[in-house]
Amino acid sequence: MSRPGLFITFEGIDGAGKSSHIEGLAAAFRTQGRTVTVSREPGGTPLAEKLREMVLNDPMDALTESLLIFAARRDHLRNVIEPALARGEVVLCDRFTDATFAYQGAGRGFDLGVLSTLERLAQTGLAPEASLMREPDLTVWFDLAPEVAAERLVGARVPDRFEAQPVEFFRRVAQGYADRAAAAPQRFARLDAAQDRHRVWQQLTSVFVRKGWLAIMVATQGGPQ
Ligand SMILES: Nc1ncnc2c1ncn2[C@@H]1O[C@H](COP(=O)(O)OP(=O)(O)OP(=O)(O)O)[C@@H](O)[C@H]1O
Ligand SMILES: Cc1cn([C@H]2C[C@H](O)[C@@H](COP(=O)(O)O)O2)c(=O)[nH]c1=O
Repeated sequence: MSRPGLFITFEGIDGAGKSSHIEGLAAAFRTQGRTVTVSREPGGTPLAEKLREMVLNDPMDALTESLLIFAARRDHLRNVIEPALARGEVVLCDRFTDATFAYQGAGRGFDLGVLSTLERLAQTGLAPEASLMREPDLTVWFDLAPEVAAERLVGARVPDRFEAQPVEFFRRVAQGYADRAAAAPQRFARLDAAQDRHRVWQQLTSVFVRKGWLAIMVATQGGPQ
């Protein structure tokens, strides 16, 4: 019997620790016989990666930023996410639309109603059920205080347009994520990302074990050292 695809997204402010765990989770799914597509936003296709370079590096206003992000998202959905889900794969995506509401909406102060309209336009009509607006089956939210995230990122890499923002910007973004999680508690799983890597990994795998998506053994093995 074929298994349904799973669309799982990872969210949090810059430096919250998402990327440190996504490959480990992909390996855990593969060990249990699933085919996994790992991707990211903005990005995930040649066109969307070009748009990512612009969004992360070129000066622009919040509407332009939002339009480019949703254009990248539509291309990514059409060419990577929807085909993988149709094949029954697990799709692990580093950021998705919650990031747009958190960064462009809460962080930049851009109109949430316009973002909802763009969301519906960009994310509808791509799945076999044409009226479906694609949303994640689960969103893992790495919740971390902006001050701690900033400490983790010091010297880690050259900051892009977002990472160069002051801590007040990330306080608004963090509140944006909290608001999104409160509005869709059944979709969000919050992790305490302030804990050490091993404990974050344990929290992460526990979420998937509780859902019945991973067998219990992976909760005690693997993960970053
Ligand atoms: N639990 C942790 N405790 C301490 N440091 C951590 C932890 N998890 C990750 N880090 C470190 O924090 C930094 C940011 O981690 P990572 O790149 O995984 O975050 P991210 O959420 O993917 O960030 P971004 O979205 O900006 O790419 C890295 O230097 C990483 O080694
Ligand atoms: C999807 C998405 C992303 N962003 C921002 C958030 C990050 O600062 C960068 C992506 O960098 P990462 O190291 O890959 O996390 O882009 C955004 O502002 N809006 C979005 O929708």
